[in-house]
This record gives sequence, C-alpha cells and structure tokens, in this order.
Amino acid sequence: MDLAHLNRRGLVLVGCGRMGGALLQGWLARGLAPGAVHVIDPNAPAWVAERGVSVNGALPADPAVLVLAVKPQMMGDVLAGLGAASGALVVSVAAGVTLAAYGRAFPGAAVVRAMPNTPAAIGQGITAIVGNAQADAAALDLAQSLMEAVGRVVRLGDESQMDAVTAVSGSGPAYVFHLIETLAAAGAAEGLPADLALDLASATVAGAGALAMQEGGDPARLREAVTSPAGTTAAGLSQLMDPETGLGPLIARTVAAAAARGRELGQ
Ligand SMILES: NC(=O)C1=CN([C@@H]2O[C@H](COP(=O)(O)OP(=O)(O)OC[C@H]3O[C@@H](n4cnc5c(N)ncnc54)[C@H](OP(=O)(O)O)[C@@H]3O)[C@@H](O)[C@H]2O)C=CC1
Ligand SMILES: O=C(O)[C@@H]1CCC=N1
Repeated sequence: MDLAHLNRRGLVLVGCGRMGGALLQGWLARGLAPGAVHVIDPNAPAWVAERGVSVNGALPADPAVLVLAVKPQMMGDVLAGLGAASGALVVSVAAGVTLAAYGRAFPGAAVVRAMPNTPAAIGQGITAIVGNAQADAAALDLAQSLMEAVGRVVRLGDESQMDAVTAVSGSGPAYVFHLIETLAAAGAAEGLPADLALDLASATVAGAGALAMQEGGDPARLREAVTSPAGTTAAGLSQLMDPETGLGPLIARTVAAAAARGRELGQ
C-alpha cells in the first residue's frame, strides 16, 4: 500500500459491516493511520471509533480512495447521496453492480470492482479485481495493494467474469461451511459425538484445502491418492460422484444460481 499517499489524502469507507470491517482491520494492520480513514455507516461497530477512525464525520475534500462496501441493493441510494468522487479511485466490493453504473455516478473516475471473500477476516481471502477504462496501472496497483491487506489478489481480463468469480469464490466459503456442517452431521449420524464430528470435518476441509493449494495442479490426483481400490473412499465417492445425483451437478446448479443472481443484482 502507498501509505504516504493514503495517509496524506485519506480513505473513505462506505459500509463497515462484515466485508468493510475486515478490510479496515487489514489496512490498519498494514499501517494505515486511523486518522486517515473516514467511515460512513449508520451502524459501524464500536471498535472502529475506538481505534481512532472517524465515523460519520466530515469527509476529506479530495480523498485518495473511496471504498464502497454496502449491499448492492443499497448502492443506488448510496451513490446518489455521495456526490462527486473528486479525484478519488473508487473501489467497490459489491456483488453485481457494474463498472458502468459506477461510471454514471462518478463520470470520469477510475473505478475498480473487487470481489473478496470472508476468509479476508483472517488475512486469507482471495480477491479478484477488474477496472474500468479510466483505471490505469497505478489505479489497479493501488486497488490491488488495498485488497492484498486481507489476502491474495488475482486480476480479471474482463468484467464479464465477475459474476462467475462471485459465484465461485465470493459465495464459495458458504458452500464450504455447509459442507462442513453436513459432513459433521453425517459423522454424528454414524455415532460420533457432535463436537468431535465437527472438529474432524473442519480440520479435514482445512487440511485438504491447504494440501490442494500446496500441491497445485489437478485435484483429481489428490483425490485418487486417498482412494484405495475397493476401499472406503471408493464406496463413499460412488455416491458423491454419481453423475445424476452427486456433487458435480449440484455444485453446477449452485454456481449457476449464484451467478444468475449476480447478473440480476447488476440490472
Ligand atoms: N459477506 C461476504 O461474504 C461478501 C460480501 N461482499 C459484498 O460486500 C458488500 C457488503 O456486504 P457485507 O459486508 O456482507 O454486508 P453487511 O450488511 O455486513 O455490511 C454493510 C454495512 O453497510 C451499512 N449500511 C447500510 N446502509 C448504509 C448507507 N446508506 N451508508 C453506509 N453504510 C450503510 C450496514 O448497516 P446496517 O447493518 O445497519 O444495514 C452495514 O454495517 C456487499 O455489496 C456484498 O455484495 C463481497 C464479497 C463477499
Ligand atoms: O451473498 C452475497 O451476495 C455476497 C456476495 C458474495 C458473498 N456474499
């Protein structure tokens, strides 16, 4: 992060809920001065003001960055109430809302859409970013550095990929948490104490995810390494990989529904 630039001109964060709050924590941990941050949120958590961040106070005249982290359904009202972005880089994490919509609200402004996910709260998010025509290399670098405060960043070649990204990695933690819930419940149904089943399920998802990241490449190879011929895994996978009732078609429908909702939110 270009801390000198941000600390001198200031950063405005509109919406300090789960995602805005995680970002703010990441920025402060990276050394952004609390006095340089101006939060607008009628319901900001108490820790924000306690850290010395201005909450619903006067805004700087020419902030370096305006970050939008309100629900997409609120975005129209928020944009109408904000006025001009002056020379600020606009960064929005909202699902669905398009670069064109921000361009109409802030004519001529550099705008970057970013799609993070909730592991950002522990610095392990993955964020995809894409900018409008006005977002030059410096603007994209600044947006990337802001999002790298909470994890890794990938750049998209085209905004049209954003709804799919939202459906895979933005919403994805919820799918994984549901996998943990259902794996634990199934373990309990097989006779395990519920807390042990949950511990086993959570640790298995964490470990398998870490192994997949470390090994890279095709996860099918890792799956095959677990699967002994005629063993327990093969018996389980015969259900999970059923071409009609298994996880493949279910996840395909899940991601398609989430992406379609992203497109709807952008209307
Ligand atoms: N949660 C997630 O996993 C992800 C969310 N996102 C995106 O992040 C954005 C925020 O989501 P999330 O953090 O989950 O939502 P939250 O509801 O947790 O946070 C939104 C915050 O904005 C506040 N707010 C409401 N109206 C206004 C307003 N007019 N001006 C300023 N602040 C306002 C809300 O207050 P109040 O509670 O009183 O309404 C709340 O504190 C969404 O656009 C979402 O698409 C992106 C990736 C992942
Ligand atoms: O559910 C949502 O709409 C937001 C976007 C991605 C994750 N949460």
